[in-house]
Amino acid sequence: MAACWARIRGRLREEVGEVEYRTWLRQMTLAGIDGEDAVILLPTRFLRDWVNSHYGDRLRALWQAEESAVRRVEIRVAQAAAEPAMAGAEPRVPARTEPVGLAESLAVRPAERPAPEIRSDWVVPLEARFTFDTFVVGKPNEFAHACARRVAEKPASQGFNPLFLYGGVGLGKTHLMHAIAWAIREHEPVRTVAYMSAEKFMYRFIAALRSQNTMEFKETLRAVDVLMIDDLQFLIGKDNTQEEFFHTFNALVDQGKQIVVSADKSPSDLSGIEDRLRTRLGCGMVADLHATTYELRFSILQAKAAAARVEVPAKVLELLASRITANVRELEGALNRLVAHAGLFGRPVTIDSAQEVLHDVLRAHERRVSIEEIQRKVAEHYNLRLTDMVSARRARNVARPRQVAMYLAKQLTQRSLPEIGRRFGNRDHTTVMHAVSRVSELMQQDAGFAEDVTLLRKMLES
Ligand SMILES: Nc1ncnc2c1ncn2[C@@H]1O[C@H](COP(=O)(O)OP(=O)(O)OP(=O)(O)O)[C@@H](O)[C@H]1O
Repeated sequence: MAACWARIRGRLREEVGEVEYRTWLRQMTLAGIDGEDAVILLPTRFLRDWVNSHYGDRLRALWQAEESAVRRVEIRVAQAAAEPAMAGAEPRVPARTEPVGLAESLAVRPAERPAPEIRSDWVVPLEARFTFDTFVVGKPNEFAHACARRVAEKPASQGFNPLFLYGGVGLGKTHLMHAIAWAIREHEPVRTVAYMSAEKFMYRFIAALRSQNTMEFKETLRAVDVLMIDDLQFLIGKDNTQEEFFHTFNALVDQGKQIVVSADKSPSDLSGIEDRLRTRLGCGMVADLHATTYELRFSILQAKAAAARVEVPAKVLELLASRITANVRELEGALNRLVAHAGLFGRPVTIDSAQEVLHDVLRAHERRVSIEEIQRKVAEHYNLRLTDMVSARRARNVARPRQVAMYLAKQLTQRSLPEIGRRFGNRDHTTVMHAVSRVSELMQQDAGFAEDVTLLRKMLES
């Protein structure tokens, strides 16, 4: 029956399209077959009425095509899982609420006692944007991405259980976890996937302790097929919750269920997490999301601008990618501001508007490059000695790179012209002024030279 239901949902999804499906139909669960009726549950009356009037006939036709014994489709409102029905007065059709943010469980549970379902308030809704399609892959995240794909395709496969994703703030851990959940939901809707933050796990556990209902807590979590816990570092120092998580973890892995965990550090660096749990966490696949590179940041911005259908000049993307380096979330926020501003005033995004709209962000991310750093990089690039930057030599092959270094010092530091002059072998400020205008001129005239200077600038800024 579960397979029929999966096919019916798949057909409907194809017919109505993703947006419509997610809006109205995603929360349907099959309660069971009652005589000639297929009984479907939805969490609210509103949804029930809507689905009934808009898709009722189609659901019936699809059911009949799959299973001729089914004559009717009855759509009911699910009871809350904690209501008396769960406690004992067992209904013919087990009642449940739809787990928001979970792969819909299709399981028509064995007769005696329905396994507890995860309630919607236990989990965090999945973010629609966080799919594999929208995740931009580059060197720093390709391994983590490949592992996530692998787990999504074959949950609980040897060597990938648990999957431990770690990395700094805003580098895509949550995005990858949600992507795994969406992919499993899509391809294997019979599996239940529970995604929650470690914080939520703890609060649920405390609530269970308080209401003396830890049994339900344990049973519920142990009935899922894939358990994902985000930001595990939250459990540092919370020994009782760690202990509970340790037992849940073992029970699930023993049953061949998949665990995915994220944290800001690797298992071995998570001090404050009990040794035995750290050991368990590290014994599957550990994948690191490294800090982004300029190229990855640029590609992410390009993809996000395309998704927003807004034309953003490459120069603006370059500016953002070179300035906002630590965190993709901030990078995204800056782009969103630009896009919103452009939309609001009906003006195109330009380098000037970007500098104006984002002046606070750009100032905050001004990278403090030292003059010495500039001199070293430029000398290295043109194969000179560092001392050539401050020497009196006037040969073109030395003087031109020195001018480039002065130009970059003017662009990338807050130093005054006299100060820059002093740092370049006690030269006069007019020499620096001349260098700045000469380099700007040459950049206009010679594309190769301009490329060189731009590259140096990027290297210094990233
Ligand atoms: N490679 C990527 N491609 C596209 N978007 C990305 C990528 N990496 C991160 N993002 C985006 O950056 C934002 C932050 O990502 P996410 O929330 O997954 O970070 P996180 O590592 O879980 O952060 P935290 O440590 O704060 O929990 C999200 O909007 C996400 O879509």
